Amino acid sequence: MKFLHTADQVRYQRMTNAELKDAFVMQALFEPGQLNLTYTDVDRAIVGAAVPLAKSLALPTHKELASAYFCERRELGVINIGGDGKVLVDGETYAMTKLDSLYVCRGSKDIQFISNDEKSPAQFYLVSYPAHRTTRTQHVPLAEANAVAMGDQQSSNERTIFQSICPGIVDSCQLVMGITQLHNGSVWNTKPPHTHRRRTEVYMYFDFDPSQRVFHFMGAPEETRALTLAPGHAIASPSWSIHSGAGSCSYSFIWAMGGENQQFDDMDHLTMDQLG
Ligand SMILES: O=C(O)C(=O)C[C@H](O)C(=O)CO
Ligand SMILES: [Zn+2]
Repeated sequence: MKFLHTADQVRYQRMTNAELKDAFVMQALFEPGQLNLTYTDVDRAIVGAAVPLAKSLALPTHKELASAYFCERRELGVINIGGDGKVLVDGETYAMTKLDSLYVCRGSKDIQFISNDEKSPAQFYLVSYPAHRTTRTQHVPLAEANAVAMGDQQSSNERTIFQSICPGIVDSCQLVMGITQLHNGSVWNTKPPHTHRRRTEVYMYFDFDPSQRVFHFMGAPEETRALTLAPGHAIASPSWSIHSGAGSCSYSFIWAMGGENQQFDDMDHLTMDQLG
């Protein structure tokens, strides 16, 4: 397991782009045949990916968790961004087509990731937070997520936010997770931007050509920085940081939050002219 130690609100201002990427971005998550995990210091989120080929991949525990199994004290959100696959949780099989979500509750012992076809492998994106109670594991197909229309074409930010692991759909502890799809020709996400002191957030961009980039804006509102992210890159957003992006093309991303509350709309909104 890797570790991500983010920089604080003062130190990030003096950092180069390369240093900012080292401190906030997780780059090599999706690797064929591998299960990769990074333990972050934003609300102890563990961010990772599993790309099984011919063999299934099991979610291991780690020395640093000091637990008998990964989900002994943790909950896990899984979203498949690749080919069809399955997740096995304690012997129960959940079929996962592209953009399906799975919430795995605290106490789940044996978690296995499987691709139906190794030539078009499933790509499971994983986010986990500490959980204080045991609820129930639940599969959420994209069609069962709350679909919220946002933005408009004139502002280049027409997009649909799919809230799949959220109150009203899944009884989770901290985790709130879903997918935002930019409509064709729109490039801006989270415009206007916001912060939320109550929660930290992780964005993972995908579904665009590897030759293109999303310019992700981070930092305190009055002192923003832009980092160029490729498909499959995830970025941690501390509670003091905005998190917004403009792509060189349309794209999708998965957002995941943990912290004090689970209210999606609890945001401190900003206007574009407040950004420095
Ligand atoms: O495009 C958007 O707007 C988002 O997807 C917003 C994120 O979901 C978010 O930052 C929630 O706090
Ligand atoms: Zn947010």
